[in-house]
Amino acid sequence: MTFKYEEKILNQIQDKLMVQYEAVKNKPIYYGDDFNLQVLEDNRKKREHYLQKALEEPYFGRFDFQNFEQESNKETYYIGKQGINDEQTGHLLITDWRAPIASLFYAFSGSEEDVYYQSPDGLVEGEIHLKRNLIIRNSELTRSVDSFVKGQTLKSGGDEFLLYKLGEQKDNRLRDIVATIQGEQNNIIRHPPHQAVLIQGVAGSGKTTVALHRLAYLLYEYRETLKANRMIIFAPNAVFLDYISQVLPELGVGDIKQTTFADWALETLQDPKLNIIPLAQKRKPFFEMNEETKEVSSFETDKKSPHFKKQIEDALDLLEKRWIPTEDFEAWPGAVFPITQLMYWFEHDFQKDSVLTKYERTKSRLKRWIEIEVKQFSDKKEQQQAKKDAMQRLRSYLRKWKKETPYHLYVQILKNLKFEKAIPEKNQLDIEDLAPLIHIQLYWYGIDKTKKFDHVVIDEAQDFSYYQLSLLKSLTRGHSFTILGDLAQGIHSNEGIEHWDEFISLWQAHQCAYFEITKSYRSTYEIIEFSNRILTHLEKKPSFAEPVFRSGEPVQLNHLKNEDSINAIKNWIKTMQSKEMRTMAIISRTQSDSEKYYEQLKHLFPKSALLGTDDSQYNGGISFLPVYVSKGLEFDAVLIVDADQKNYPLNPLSTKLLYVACTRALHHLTIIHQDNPSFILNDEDC
Ligand SMILES: Nc1ncnc2c1ncn2[C@@H]1O[C@H](COP(=O)(O)OP(=O)(O)OP(=O)(O)O)[C@@H](O)[C@H]1O
Repeated sequence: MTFKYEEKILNQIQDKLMVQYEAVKNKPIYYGDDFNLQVLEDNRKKREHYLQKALEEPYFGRFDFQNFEQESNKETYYIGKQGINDEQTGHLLITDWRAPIASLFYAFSGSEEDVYYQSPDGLVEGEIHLKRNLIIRNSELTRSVDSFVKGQTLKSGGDEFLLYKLGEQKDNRLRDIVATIQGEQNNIIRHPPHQAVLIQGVAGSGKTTVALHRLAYLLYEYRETLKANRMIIFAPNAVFLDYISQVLPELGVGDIKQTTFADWALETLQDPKLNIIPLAQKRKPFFEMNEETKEVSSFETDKKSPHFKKQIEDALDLLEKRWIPTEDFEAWPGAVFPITQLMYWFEHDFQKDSVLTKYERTKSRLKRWIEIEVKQFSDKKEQQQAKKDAMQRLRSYLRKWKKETPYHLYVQILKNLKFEKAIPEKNQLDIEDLAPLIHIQLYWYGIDKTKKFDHVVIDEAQDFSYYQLSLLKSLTRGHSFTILGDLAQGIHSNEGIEHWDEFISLWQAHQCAYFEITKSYRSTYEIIEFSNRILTHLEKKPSFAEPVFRSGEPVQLNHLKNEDSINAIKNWIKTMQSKEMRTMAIISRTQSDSEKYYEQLKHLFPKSALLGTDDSQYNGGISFLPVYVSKGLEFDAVLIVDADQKNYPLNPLSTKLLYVACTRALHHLTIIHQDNPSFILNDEDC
């Protein structure tokens, strides 16, 4: 009955959408040069595109709401990715998921009696009568699930639809979750942009997904002030960027730059001579060695610290003082511009300017002063000669004020600080050199204020440093950040932070909001429980993930005894293929192990791929990859190979690596070992 009714409504809405679509499609296309008409044509194309999308999947949910202030009966709202009005009546046909009233759909858990939302005219109170999820595929209604009906107790407790969605197999891209955003996620997505939002979330809690939905929300709700082309997303590597690349277009958002800190920094420095040591090359030795033998240069650690930032700042200040003139400027005998006046400009008029701007402003003011001074000569020729001589003197007066590249200034500063060992060799930079270089660039050359970011997202922020973040803060309007990560996955701890306070300290209490999410949506109950037990081996216990109750197969921990690994991997892939798993990962401890297994098995599975830090694409299917590359990704089924004690000795790095590896699995997790399994894999109850 319900299904039939919803099918009827769908047909009615689709008929109306079709009329709008045909009208837009049949408008003559504009090919001319007139800018205003080109903008109109652009808008027409966009509208045609989203009406076409809306015809395929106009909405995904419905709720019935009784507004206490209105006498009329309850109203029905259908929620979709784009809001669409009925052109004949002017009434809302489909409510945009980002609209204030749509927040009722997400925030309502079924237990509240009265609900409210913040409308532009103030708080609106009322009650929900019905909350329904609908799946429409290729314009056909395929599923209708009620998670709340007033006066009825539902057998599923309201979670049926979420569990159905989580149980689906995934392809090679992260997807939008507009149909099933949960209450706590909704709060983060809709948090106003005047505060920096920091999110500590367990593996699989939807941090990345939430951050991307937040961008779509901010662009909708604050469209007058925030622009997509002034937003930026920082993610750890190109594979990850490729993996998340579909979510924003699915949400109808384009134009947001998505990059890594290293790529952005190199682009900003605009020095073609500079190169960065590839992350794979840099991180490989770190991950391929045991922690005991690993040596992290003290300079690497220093270069990301607040202390190093202060040293660079003081050094820049000193260089500036040394290079700016300290004597009066004499244009010709008797025409003296006093240094005291110049110092006054520096301390007052130019105080907030970069060194280069100070130079340019000093030069142009002194030129103007010369223009005035030469007027004391009545003879034109004398005037011209005096001006020529004065300009010559001005050039040599300002010569000390060097126009060096940030790299040369950096080398100079490191020398002055007696950190010769920390000087990057021949323009070959480490990731830690980028923050000081950007710092120098900003101090010396400044930034065009119109290029400041409207909003910055930092994913896997536990691997970011205080220094990097503090620089981005100076490049961002207000405090408009979304910073997300998980300290338990901080496997690059030599690059990142140990505690969120390191970032929070950058803001005053009222300028930032901190959220913790512990519910995990990615994996089955069994995988989450297993992964949580791994974390008990950390001295500083993090928050454990709370599973959404989606049960699956037990985690397999297999001792190979007489079977070799190659055979075991082959059999595992075949079994998973028979279970119709679409994405599979064979995760090893090191890149060379992944290469070894891939090389021996690729003839059997020609569509499989080897993934490394410097790869830029993830195509789904079967992937062979080292654990540190798997961070941020997810797979239907995961096989962790060589989980032996010697590969994962009991220490924080191995614990976090195994935690990351296990939490990549959505539905199925198998772990194999040849000799003694790692102590970290507490196999009780599995
Ligand atoms: N409300 C939700 N409804 C449906 N799926 C969800 C929801 N929240 C998260 N997910 C799913 O959970 C998985 C994990 O999401 P995501 O990758 O954003 O988490 P994460 O916290 O960034 O993970 P990690 O830190 O482990 O990389 C994804 O498949 C995502 O689609």
